[in-house]
Amino acid sequence: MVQASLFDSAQDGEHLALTDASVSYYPDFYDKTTADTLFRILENETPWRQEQIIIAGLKRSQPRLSAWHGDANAHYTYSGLHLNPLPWSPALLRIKRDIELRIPSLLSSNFNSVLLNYYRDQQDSMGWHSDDEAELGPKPVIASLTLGCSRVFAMKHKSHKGLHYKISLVHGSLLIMSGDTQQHWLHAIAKEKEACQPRINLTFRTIFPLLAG
Ligand SMILES: O=C(O)CCC(=O)C(=O)O
Ligand SMILES: [Fe+2]
Repeated sequence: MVQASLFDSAQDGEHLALTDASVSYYPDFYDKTTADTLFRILENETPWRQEQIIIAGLKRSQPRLSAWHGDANAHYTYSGLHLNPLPWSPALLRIKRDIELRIPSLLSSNFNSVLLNYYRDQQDSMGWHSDDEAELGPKPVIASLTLGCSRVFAMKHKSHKGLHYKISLVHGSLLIMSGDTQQHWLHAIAKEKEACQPRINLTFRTIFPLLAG
């Protein structure tokens, strides 16, 4: 008899039917109790910062808090912001290991870094962008874990104006973007009208230091 593995529910992932993109969603990646615990640990342990970025030549504060952790050589630059990695914490390593155990095809991505974003309430947001910096390589694989309040993850195709998509990312869910997704699509987290409790999002990434522009 084949013994059921803890991670058999990897089949729970659904592939989103999007042109020019490869996106999978695992709504129940963590059960509520585990997700609650991880939220509390990360909320308390992370040295959250509100970074200043440059958009269209103007300096402004990001409308959320963030932190960058990873291997010592995983430096990341976007919107004029140079991020030096903070070390991995046990909670971050545990989440990375859980993702790699449950979705073994991601092992070959060799995630070496994670960007954490903290959306304090419904006013915090992330503007339209692609995660397409040179150091992420040509077809970035990004594993995005949501803890806390659900927020709408919006996507729009860069050249087919009619192609757009919205998905509510729930507490404990995992979204994987790979293939041509960053080349052809933008994504964003808009402000909400309704009151919203804090949300933490973690995006595990692979930085190739030699490709940095
Ligand atoms: O908060 C999210 O779900 C999206 C985060 C994101 O797009 C990013 O960190 O690049
Ligand atoms: Fe992104």
